[in-house]
Amino acid sequence: MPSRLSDAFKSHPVHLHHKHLDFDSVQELPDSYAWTQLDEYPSSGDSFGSESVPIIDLTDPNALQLIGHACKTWGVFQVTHHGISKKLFDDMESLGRSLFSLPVQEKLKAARSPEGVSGYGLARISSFFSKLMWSEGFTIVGSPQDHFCQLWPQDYSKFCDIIEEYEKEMKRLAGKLMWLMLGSLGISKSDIKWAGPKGDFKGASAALQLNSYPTCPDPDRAMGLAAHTDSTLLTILYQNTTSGLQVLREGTGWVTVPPIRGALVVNVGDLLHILSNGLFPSVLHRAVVNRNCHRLSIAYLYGPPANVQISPLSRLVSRTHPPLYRPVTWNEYLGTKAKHFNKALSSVRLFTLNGFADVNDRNGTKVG
Ligand SMILES: C=C1C[C@]23C[C@@]1(O)CC[C@H]2[C@@]12CCC[C@@](C)(C(=O)O1)[C@H]2[C@@H]3C(=O)O
Ligand SMILES: O=C(O)CCC(=O)C(=O)O
Ligand SMILES: [Fe+2]
Repeated sequence: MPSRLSDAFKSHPVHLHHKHLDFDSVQELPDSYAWTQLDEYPSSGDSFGSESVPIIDLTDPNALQLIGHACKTWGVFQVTHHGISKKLFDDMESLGRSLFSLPVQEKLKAARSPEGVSGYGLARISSFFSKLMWSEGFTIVGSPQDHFCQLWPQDYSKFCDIIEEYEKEMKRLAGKLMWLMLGSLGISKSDIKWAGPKGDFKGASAALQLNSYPTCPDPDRAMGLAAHTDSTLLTILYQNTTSGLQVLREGTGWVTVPPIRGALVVNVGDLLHILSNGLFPSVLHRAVVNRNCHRLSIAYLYGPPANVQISPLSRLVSRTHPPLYRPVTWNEYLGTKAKHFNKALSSVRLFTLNGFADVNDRNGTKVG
């Protein structure tokens, strides 16, 4: 049994045909990037109307109730007044810019290996699609030092410090959000042993994912990051001022999550969906691209200690609400996701309702 998150893909290597494009040199969308099935659901565009993702001020005395409602109805919300400085986001943005603007050959010195988690490469889910995504990514689990030494032999230590600081702040915020989300369901510190004696989730695991979406000559036919749910408890996403993130809202279609200065997007992941015994949906989301503005996003993918069994919380299980999922560790689940992608959640489900096991089953795996 792999015991660290960095070992999660050892038994499920992902062989991505290493087709790395120099995006800046392309005038026309290559056929290998032209998606044919993009309009299955309508897009509601930039919405600040009734169908918009909730925005919650973390200092609001009603934050717990507001977060609980957002998690039940949307599975995603934006959070303001979270206490993280603008300077840290600026530092992360310049790190991201500095990384993705390196020549392809330089970036490939820090390429992710098929069995590995960390490094530069195409989105891990690319192997499920016949078309390529208009994006590149860099994943960090544990120390980025070895990869950063390859990329910036002179400047690596200042970039390592920025990552360390960002991860520290994200971990603190993720712990706080966890208790607000779970608190809204009546769950308290004594209900989750793996949160540790102080309830600070000290042993939690996490990955940091930097996503870059270059400007695209034909954005209506391209896909930045295909529709997926995250395999996490929760994900905290920073996006620069360029929009692109969309969430699927039942009955409405794709809803854009507009970038709001200083706000972070928080979404429920598959493991929190399991823990909440289905009360919180893990939201299906994707990133679209545009013609004029480069987009950068930074996802903090937060989960339990890699080998802790996650199952519906006993307080949320009763005769009328039987456990919907079997126990699964994060490492095991990541392996399942690497194998089954959007069918991973239903593969750990104990029984089905209404003929559908999970929201993803309606979406299936697309070929592009
Ligand atoms: C811990 C992880 C979750 C993730 C796979 C990873 O090992 C690190 C990258 C994460 C990410 C980010 C983009 C979308 C996603 C589906 C992918 O391909 O890589 C997620 C993975 C996930 O949540 O399953
Ligand atoms: O770039 C975005 O807005 C989405 C990124 C994302 O979904 C992820 O990294 O898991
Ligand atoms: Fe995601």
